[in-house]
Amino acid sequence: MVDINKYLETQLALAKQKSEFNNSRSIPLISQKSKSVAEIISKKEEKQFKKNKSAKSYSKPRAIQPIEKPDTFESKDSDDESEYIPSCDEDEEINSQLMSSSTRTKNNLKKIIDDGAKTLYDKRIKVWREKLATALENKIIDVPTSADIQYILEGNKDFDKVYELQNGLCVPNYIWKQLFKYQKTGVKWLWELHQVQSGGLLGDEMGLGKTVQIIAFLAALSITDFGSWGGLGPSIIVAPATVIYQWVTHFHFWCPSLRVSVLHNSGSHNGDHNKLIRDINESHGILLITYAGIVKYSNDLLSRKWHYIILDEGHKIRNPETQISKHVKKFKTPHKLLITGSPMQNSLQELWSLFDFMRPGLLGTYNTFMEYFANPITQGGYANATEIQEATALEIAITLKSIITPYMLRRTKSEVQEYIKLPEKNEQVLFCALSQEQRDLYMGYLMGSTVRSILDKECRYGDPLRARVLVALSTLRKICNHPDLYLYEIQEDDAQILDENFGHWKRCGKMTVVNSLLKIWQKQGHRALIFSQSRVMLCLLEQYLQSQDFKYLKMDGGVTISQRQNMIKTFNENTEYLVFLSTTRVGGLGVNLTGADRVIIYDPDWNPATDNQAKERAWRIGQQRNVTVYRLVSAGTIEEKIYQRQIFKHFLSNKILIDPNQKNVLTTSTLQGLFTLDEPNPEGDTETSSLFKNSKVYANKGKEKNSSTESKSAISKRKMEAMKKMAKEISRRITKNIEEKSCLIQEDPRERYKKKREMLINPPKIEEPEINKVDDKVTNATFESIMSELDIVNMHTKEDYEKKLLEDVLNKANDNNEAELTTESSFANTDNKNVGIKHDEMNEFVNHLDPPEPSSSKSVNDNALLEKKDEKRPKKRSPSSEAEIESLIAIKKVKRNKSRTNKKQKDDDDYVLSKLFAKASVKTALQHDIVVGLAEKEKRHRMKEEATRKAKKALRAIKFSWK
Ligand SMILES: Nc1ncnc2c1ncn2[C@@H]1O[C@H](COP(=O)(O)OP(=O)(O)OP(=O)(O)O)[C@@H](O)[C@H]1O
Repeated sequence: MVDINKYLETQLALAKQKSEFNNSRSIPLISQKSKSVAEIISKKEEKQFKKNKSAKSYSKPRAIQPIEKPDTFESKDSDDESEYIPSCDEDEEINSQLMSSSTRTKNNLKKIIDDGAKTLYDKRIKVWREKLATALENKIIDVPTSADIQYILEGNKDFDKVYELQNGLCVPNYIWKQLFKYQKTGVKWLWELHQVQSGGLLGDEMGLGKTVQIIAFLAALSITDFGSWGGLGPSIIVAPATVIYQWVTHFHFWCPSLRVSVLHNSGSHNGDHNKLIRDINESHGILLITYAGIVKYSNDLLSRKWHYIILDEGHKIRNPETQISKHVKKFKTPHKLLITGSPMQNSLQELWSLFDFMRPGLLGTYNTFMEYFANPITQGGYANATEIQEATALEIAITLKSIITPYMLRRTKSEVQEYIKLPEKNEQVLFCALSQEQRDLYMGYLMGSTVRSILDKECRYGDPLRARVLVALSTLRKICNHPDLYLYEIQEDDAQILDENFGHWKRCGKMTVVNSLLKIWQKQGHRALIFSQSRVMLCLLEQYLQSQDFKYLKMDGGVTISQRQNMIKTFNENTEYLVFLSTTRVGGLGVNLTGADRVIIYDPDWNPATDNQAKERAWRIGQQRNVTVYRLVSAGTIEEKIYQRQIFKHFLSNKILIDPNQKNVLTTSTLQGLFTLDEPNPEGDTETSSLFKNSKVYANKGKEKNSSTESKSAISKRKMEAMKKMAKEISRRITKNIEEKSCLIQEDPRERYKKKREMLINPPKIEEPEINKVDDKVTNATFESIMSELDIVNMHTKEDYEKKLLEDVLNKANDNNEAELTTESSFANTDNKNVGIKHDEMNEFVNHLDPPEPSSSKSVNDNALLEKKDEKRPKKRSPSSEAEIESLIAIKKVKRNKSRTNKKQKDDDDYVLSKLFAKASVKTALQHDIVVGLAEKEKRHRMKEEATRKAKKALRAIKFSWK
């Protein structure tokens, strides 16, 4: 048996020699440094695999430690260990219990007080009654603390009257009149469910006031004499830690008479938790508890009868296997409500789990549902499904929708826009170029032992493959976020992280974009939320914000639960803060951050709902300004694949929740496909933008003149002109230079890379035919077959998922399946050099043009190259009023904003985009909502294009045959 690894090494060396001989610049080779790093890391990973196999325990490679200015970073007890396997907020919550006063922003924050301590409750009620009396006497009250007082102060006399619904539910007038029409419908629907003793799912889009509707309903029930509880009985609301105090505030505002207590050590209750449970149960109060708490106190809670159990952000039980799901499903009351803006996030099994809580049995058993509903719908959802699969999927989706519709109420923001009148939202996906260093490291890792061990047939059997895939994907994501998140793994001591270059923004494509965005937004007067999956990445971003003297607040698992709400309030009210930094999981759920009108989602999550929830923090009721959201994706990398999976999941969810006729444009992704680095094609399209070709946007030159930032636009234009000129000159010289040496440079870099990869995976037969045995079943295996959706869901719901997975699979693994990996251990210190003449010259030139504004030389260099390409390429469309931005490979967006009121936003966004394309390393931008919403339109359009092309060809053929 020939050693495939050795063989591939030889092939790589041969390819290298060959290419060096032809032209050293024609194929971008991986630097020695990158190869060495990849091998060291692969070796470490391999060691872990082996160690786990023998020791049956897994400890991840050393995670990054707090860097520089230690007071600003979180304690080591935090979730750094689970870096790219995001933890749920229960873990964050537990962490936060361990935290001391480490966060710079949490000092001087006032605690929100719940009604856990009876004395506090009595005191609050006394104050409320006094204020109410004052208001009724037409006296002025500085701050109305509740909705009824506010109502009276607005001149309404009927505050104590009620609005009676059919069959007797009495809703206080002061609440009813404040509800939007669709919220009134929501209250009626909840009442109907109540009467038929059924659970239900309130699935309105985020920020539409689900909390308010639930409180309005409970408030009404509390004053209505109905049923065995004589109105509202004791109730439990389970909510993520971050929003638990938001519930308290909302209850105190809308229904001050109810006693609302938090069962958590951050609550006002002291002493035995059993006493609090008993008090609340007997007084028919509301017990607020976190998801971790429901597991912890489940026995005590289950020993009593409860009227309602309500799960806020109820998608937390989407995985039927988690402890949380199992515990909440033990509650016996029929009155179970589930609130979530994202009822279906990854797969149909999640929907089953939600219904299993609030309407057990409605969707049958898990296995039956999966076999007869979930699988056919999913299979028929891929673009490469057969016609019969598609038709079956449609019929079953229609059936499923009709089954769940009575128990689920979901309204989208666009459906209720006439009531809530939300400002505009512009949401784009920016495909950012990797920095040269990132690209080099990425390629190095792809060629390294871990990835090879995944793609080689040696490892095709058994579960270790899944574990390897998981580890490799995490590593690639780190490189996309910042090279140092990856390079740190090879450091033997911490001295190097004190290096001032550590985590520097210029070394990362996406951070370069963040830098540009924040500088422009600060000038334009916008404020931003920045979300990242990773706490360590937040530390790098924090370090960057400090270096730029930007004022910010940071909220992650290290901020205690009781202080989160105050921190949010501080940001919303104090415009001095430019940025609110948060992990997607802590700041992304349930909170109102309407103080910001710009959102950056730094890294995409496997679960589209996580990113959606994050962006909805700013675009919700209460937002006065137009909102722009940028999702950053490293072009051609694993992040682009993750984004594509997001699109597919959106499609699946839309098919069940909105329109069963939805069609998809994406096919299944192969494992091999995940481990590639796709350079943009000569037209500048990345894989995703090629799929959604028909949404191209052009920067509007005319607009720049009208912009409020006219002078800056002028500078930008002048600079772009100058850069263009310079790029032209450099381009001419490079072309001449290259033409003299080789004609290979004309080749599409993506093709070049693919060829090289192909050579690694399928070595040419001529040279050693018997080795060409790489099994297509392995390399073409679908991602789904290796990593089930449940795996991915687990990744999000269990902190120690990776550890467990590794333990599981390695315990089961067959010795024979272990591939012996031969790796190099030498670490050569050859730095990756920029590409000679053009980089240096361009750099100098740009610095000369705009000395005060620091910019990434690498990104500018990249842009210079792009401009060069652009020049060579004939412009396809250039309507007089519009021109393609020079340094941009391609822009996608079709949304045209006609409204005058939105002109400023458009101008601001246009300006931002033109700056990004000119200065930073953005390759392509897609209009996100169009991509996820109109996939079918794209498909039809392409089918039409193809059909037209064929028709023309047919026409030409008959003409030709006649001659
Ligand atoms: N009828 C209303 N009158 C005044 N304010 C309202 C009304 N309905 C909702 N709001 C406000 O809108 C904001 C969003 O409401 P809420 O938090 O209840 O939304 P949600 O649907 O629960 O959001 P999420 O899904 O993100 O948790 C809150 O600040 C709330 O006070």
